[in-house]
Amino acid sequence: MIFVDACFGKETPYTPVWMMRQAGRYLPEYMEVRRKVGNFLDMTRNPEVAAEVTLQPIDILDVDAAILFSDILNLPMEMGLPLRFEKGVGPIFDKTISTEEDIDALDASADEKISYVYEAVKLIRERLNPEKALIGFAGSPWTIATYMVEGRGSKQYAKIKKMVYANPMLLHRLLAFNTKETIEYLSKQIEAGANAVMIFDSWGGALEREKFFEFSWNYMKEIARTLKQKYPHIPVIGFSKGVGLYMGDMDGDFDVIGVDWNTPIDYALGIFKDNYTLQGNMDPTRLYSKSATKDAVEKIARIMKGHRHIFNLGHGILPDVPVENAKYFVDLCKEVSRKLREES
Ligand SMILES: Cc1c2[nH]c(c1CCC(=O)O)Cc1[nH]c(c(CCC(=O)O)c1C)Cc1[nH]c(c(CCC(=O)O)c1C)Cc1[nH]c(c(C)c1CCC(=O)O)C2
Repeated sequence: MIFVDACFGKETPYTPVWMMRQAGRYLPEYMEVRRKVGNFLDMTRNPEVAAEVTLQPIDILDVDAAILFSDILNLPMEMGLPLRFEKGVGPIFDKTISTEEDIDALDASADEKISYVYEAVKLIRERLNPEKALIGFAGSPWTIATYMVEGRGSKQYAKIKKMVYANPMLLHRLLAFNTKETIEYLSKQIEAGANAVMIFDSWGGALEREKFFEFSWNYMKEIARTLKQKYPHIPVIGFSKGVGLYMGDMDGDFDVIGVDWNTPIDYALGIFKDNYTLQGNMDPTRLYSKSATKDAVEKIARIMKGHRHIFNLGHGILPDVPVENAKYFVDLCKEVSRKLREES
């Protein structure tokens, strides 16, 4: 699999490409399934539907990897926090974590209750072209904790940051619980057939540097270390958003580091060299214009020429991007990187 080879820094005929949120609302085929099923969460809980939607961008865009269709919040939901999505707001947990007792009440069998995800992974791996990788994923312990404590997306993170400074031991307990569940969850995705796993730390950047390492990156490292010991042949991708300036201190048993669009990729390359494969990092809004897409793809390809790289966006694709432009991006990444290899 060219995607897995690139994760390990092996030579590939071109730079593989996929897009965060590639199975989503910009695809009319996705919207049709969502209309039929009724809502997003039910889609994630139905293995047949999750498999169908996961495979859509493979057929339509010919990306090099499929990413499991699910959400990072399914795991905390199965820990016993009912989840709903509200239009214009996003995810909401009506029950939140604020005390020891709340943590004690969390269900440690969440990694078993979520078996519909493993069923989906099996179905997808059966149906997916053997040359294409299937990426499993989870949220980082910190990022899922932000939702478990705040109850919803937040601008200030006032509740969880109050915990960081006023009750750090309580937060560490929650993070340790999330870490243990996440290791089990990702292990089971791997056992079911996932070829790589990614940890999404969307809100790592809400923390100042020392606190980012203490409350987020160290737990991600623990997950990577444990998984690499158990499954050395499975690449682990770490993606923290908004932490470009902390990169000099980021290490761990990852194979791939995701780079968000705020962090210039030449800056990330200067820090990580070829110790990791870098994944990213076109600004997703460039997909509104083909010429803006072309400029960025050519620039990123030139910077990463001869280095370990996987093309991706620097965050998820937006719902109103024309499918044609997404297809243009995917084709161009392959074409440009192939040509650059022939040049040298
Ligand atoms: C923070 C976060 C969430 N979910 C996720 C993150 C981390 C990555 C990031 O920073 O975006 C991760 C995620 N969410 C989804 C995937 C599936 C795989 C993929 O295609 O990338 C993945 C990997 C599907 C989804 N998750 C969600 C959708 C949209 C559901 C719909 O309306 O049909 C999809 C396809 C819903 C979701 N889920 C979440 C939010 C805030 C929202 C609402 C915002 C939005 O609507 O885009 C939580």
